[in-house]
Amino acid sequence: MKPIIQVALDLLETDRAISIGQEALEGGADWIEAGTPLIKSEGMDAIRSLREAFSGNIIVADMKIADTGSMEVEMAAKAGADIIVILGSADDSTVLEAVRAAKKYGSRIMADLISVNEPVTRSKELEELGVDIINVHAGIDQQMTGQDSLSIMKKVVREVNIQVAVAGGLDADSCAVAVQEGADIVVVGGNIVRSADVTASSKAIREAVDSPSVRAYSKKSIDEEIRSILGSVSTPNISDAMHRKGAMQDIFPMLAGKRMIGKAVTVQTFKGDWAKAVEAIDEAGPGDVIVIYNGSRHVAPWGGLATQSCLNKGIAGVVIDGAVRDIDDIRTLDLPVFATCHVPNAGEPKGFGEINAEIVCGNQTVKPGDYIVGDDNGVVVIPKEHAYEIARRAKEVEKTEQRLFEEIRRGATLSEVMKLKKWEKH
Ligand SMILES: O=C(CO)[C@H](O)[C@H](O)COP(=O)(O)O
Repeated sequence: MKPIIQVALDLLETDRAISIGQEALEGGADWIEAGTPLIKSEGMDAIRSLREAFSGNIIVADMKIADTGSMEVEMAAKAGADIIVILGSADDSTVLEAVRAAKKYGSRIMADLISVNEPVTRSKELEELGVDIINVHAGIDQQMTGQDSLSIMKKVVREVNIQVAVAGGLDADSCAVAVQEGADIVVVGGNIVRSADVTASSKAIREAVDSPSVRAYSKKSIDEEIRSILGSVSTPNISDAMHRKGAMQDIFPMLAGKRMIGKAVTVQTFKGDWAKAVEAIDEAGPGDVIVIYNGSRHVAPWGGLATQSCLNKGIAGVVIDGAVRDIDDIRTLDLPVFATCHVPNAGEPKGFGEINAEIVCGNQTVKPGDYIVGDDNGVVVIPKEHAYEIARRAKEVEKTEQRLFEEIRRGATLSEVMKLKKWEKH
C-alpha cells in the first residue's frame, strides 16, 4: 500500500488552514488534519469548514482527547471528522468510550503516544482496546530537546497489527526512513505548513515516501547540528526563540554583511589593557569566537594586527565590549568584528585579567563554550546547556516568518495575515 501523507494544519485560523491545505494536496498530501491549535482556536467549526473544503479527502481531527471520550468523539464525528485522535495515555475507560462512539458514528480512532512511558506495551494495549491507528509522536516541544519518534516507531510496527503513523518534525529524509522502517502514515506539520512553498515541500515528501530507497539519513554531531541550524537563522529569530533574552546591548557590527557563529573563548580585561585579549588568539581554535570585556570607549584592546592573527587561526569572529581601532584595516579583512565603537588610541599590554572565566559582555553573561551568533542586527549569546533547544526553536521562528513573508508577498498586510486585532490581549 502506498504510504499516506497526513498534513497537520497546526494554524490558528481556518481560512489560512484551507488555503495551505489546498497547496499541500496539490503537492501530493493525502489526509488533511485539523491540528490541535486550530481546533482550540476555532472549535468544531474548523472541522466543519475543512470537511466542506476537502469533501473528497480523509479529515483527521487532532482532538488529543484526554477524558470524556464518547462526548468528544461524537462532537468531532458529527462535525465531519473521519479519524479522531485521542491521547494514548488516556485512561482505558476513556479509550473504550472513544472507540465505542467512533463505531457508532462511522469514524476511526487514532491514539497518539505523545509522552507515553512504555510506548510499545501501551500500543499493544491500545490495539486490544479497539484503537484503529497508533501514532508514534514526538511533540513539538519534545523535538526541541532532541527527542525523535523514529526509533520507537520501528519497535511499535513489529508489535501491532493495526496501522502505524509517525509524527514529530518529519521532513522528506526522515519520512523516507519512516516508510522504509514500516510506517503506514507520515504526519507532517511544520515542514509543509510553514514552508514558503507548501506545494513544493509537500511534493518533496511525496517523492521521498514513494521512492524511499534513494534517500540517505545522516546523523551529525550535536555541535555540527547546532552550528548548521544557527547558520540558517538570524539573530532576531534567536532573540524571539529566547523570549528576548540573550541580545548584547551596545555592541555593533564593525563591518556590514558578516555572519558569525562560534563557541565563546572569553576574556576579562581592564580598560585599555590588551595583553589577555591578544593572548586569547593563541588559546582559541577554528570556529571559536573571542568575547572580550574591556569596558573603555576611549582606548582599544584590539586592532588590525590582532584581527589578521585571528584569520591565520580560523577563528570565527571577535566581540568586544569596548573599542577597536584600525577600523580601515578591519574593514578590509574577512573577520566579523563586533564592538562598542572605534577610536584611534591603543592601551598597554599590562597582562591583567583572565582567559576563559565567566564574563559579562554587552550586559549578557557569557561562559566559555556558549554559542555566540552575530549578524548585521547585533550579537546574541546562547547558553551552551540550552543551545540545541534554542537553535531548534529559532528555526521554527524562521520557518513561520518565511511563510508570513510569502503570504505578504501575495498582497496581504502583516496585520491581516496575523489577524492582529483578533489576537490583541483582552
Ligand atoms: O500534533 C502535533 C503537535 O502536538 C503536530 O501536528 C505534529 O507534531 C506534526 O507537526 P510537526 O511535523 O511540526 O512535528
